[in-house]
Amino acid sequence: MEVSNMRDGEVETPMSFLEGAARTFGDKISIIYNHHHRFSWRQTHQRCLKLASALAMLGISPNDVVAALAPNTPAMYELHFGVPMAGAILSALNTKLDASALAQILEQLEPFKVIFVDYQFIDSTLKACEMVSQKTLKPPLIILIPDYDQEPSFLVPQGTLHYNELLAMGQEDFKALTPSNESDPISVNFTSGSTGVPKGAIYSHKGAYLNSLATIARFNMKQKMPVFLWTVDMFRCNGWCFTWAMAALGGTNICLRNVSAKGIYDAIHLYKVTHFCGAPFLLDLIADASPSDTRPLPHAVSVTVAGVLPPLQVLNKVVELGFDLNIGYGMTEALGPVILRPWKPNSEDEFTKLNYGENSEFIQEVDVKDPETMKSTPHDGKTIGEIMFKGNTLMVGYAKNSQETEKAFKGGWYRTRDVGVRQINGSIVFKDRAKDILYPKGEAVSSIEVEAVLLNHPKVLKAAVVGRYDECFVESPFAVVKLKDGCSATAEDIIQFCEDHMATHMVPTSVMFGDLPVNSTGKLQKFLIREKVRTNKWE
Ligand SMILES: Nc1ncnc2c1ncn2[C@@H]1O[C@H](COP(=O)(O)OP(=O)(O)OP(=O)(O)O)[C@@H](O)[C@H]1O
Repeated sequence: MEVSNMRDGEVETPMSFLEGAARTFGDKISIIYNHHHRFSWRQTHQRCLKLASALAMLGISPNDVVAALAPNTPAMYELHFGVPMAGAILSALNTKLDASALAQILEQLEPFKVIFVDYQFIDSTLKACEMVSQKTLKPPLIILIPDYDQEPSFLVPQGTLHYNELLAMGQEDFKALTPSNESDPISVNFTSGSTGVPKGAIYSHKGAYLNSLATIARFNMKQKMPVFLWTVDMFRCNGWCFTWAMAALGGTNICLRNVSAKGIYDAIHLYKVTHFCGAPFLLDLIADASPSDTRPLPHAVSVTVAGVLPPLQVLNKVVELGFDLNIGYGMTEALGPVILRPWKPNSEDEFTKLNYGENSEFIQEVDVKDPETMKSTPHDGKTIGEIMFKGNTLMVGYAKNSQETEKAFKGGWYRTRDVGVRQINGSIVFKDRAKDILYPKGEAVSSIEVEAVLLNHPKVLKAAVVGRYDECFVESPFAVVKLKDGCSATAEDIIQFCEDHMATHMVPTSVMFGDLPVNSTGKLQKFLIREKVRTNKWE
């Protein structure tokens, strides 16, 4: 990557948002953490410049990858600016991974010289680095991020540098490096690993810049100064690009190490939180919160989730509690949710959960296409096609995986590998991942739709549906169900429930009970379930 020290204003990069925030909102609070740790936008800007300067002193040069493993703390926020200001590429890693899964990811990032690690994750990082170095990795320098309320010296293992020591080395008058080309990489974000090993999606400065602005528009954040509660992981698409969008707005970031219903309600009341978002488990947290943790909302609060949604009762409960609920559809490769729509309460229809409205997308083109002919599918509510995107707010490719990159952009569109249909009014209904669609008796069945019905059974906690082939290669739906604690049910009970609530060809022909494999973000790993079914491990 070529870089120049000259800010000529022509390169679109989210780094310019932080400069703007320091200029325009210098004294305004940028970050609050654990109540008493507060920074202004001017301070955040200065700290990021020092961070960039210190990284340059450590020998980090343009195009180097800097990894980070930390929850949503101020340091993690600062890394989103400080690393690219040194011309380097930030890879924020999933804190929920165990050492061997982390090692798989580190191998994909190799070579990298520096990894920032929150004190909570130091053991798994050391183990992962050791696993990789046995193969190839030259051990990276570990920079330890302490908790803000703990004695640093107590925590620093030998051979590591302390985050605050690093900042102290840096110069505030450092001139941030700007990429000479806006397509240069700013970050690498890993997918969730629902269908296999996570893939590293590379974001460009331009994509990050445009998607941050798109995020502001999609989430209607311009009307009043947002106070954003960090419930979405910053390692997830750089916090759905809110890391950068919040600087563009000069809003306030409320950092949270751990997410809980109490933490959410407390922050809403203490700091007047206006927005928060993340995976759908947030809705279960709110809906299941004990009455002592919940309180009437003092003002409008928007919550947005993206991913396979919980049952309708949960969505409706969250709305009853007063939240403005939005649901989103997107993925790591598209820098987060692309299509967003408000949830209308008291819907009786599971189908409406999957209907993403009439193209409310911003910047990107969205279409449903026949993957072979690339023709748009008719707006008839039944022809299944692949959901595809086009635009400047997509990844530039996968790290070290040109074959997958080529496949992903075949035909000039980003292929989501998700399938959907177009309604007569043009709205897109998400059906399923292409791999997970079943064809019993030749008719397409969405595994997600069958699972949604199963989750409405009062005794079912979790459910997964995959296809099973008989000796004549005829596919039929096979359900694996985990019951709620203390509940019992037979396969016949479950099948009867399905017969009462869905079309005959969708009804599972077999039901098994047991635990379901999920990835680090709680998503079902159907490839593992299919394998178990194929090898008759459930019986
Ligand atoms: N609202 C939604 N409802 C149902 N599924 C969704 C929704 N939004 C996103 N998804 C699913 O999540 C996927 C994106 O998730 P993510 O980028 O985290 O990686 P992943 O596909 O889970 O993991 P991997 O690519 O490693 O297998 C989408 O392609 C889609 O299948």
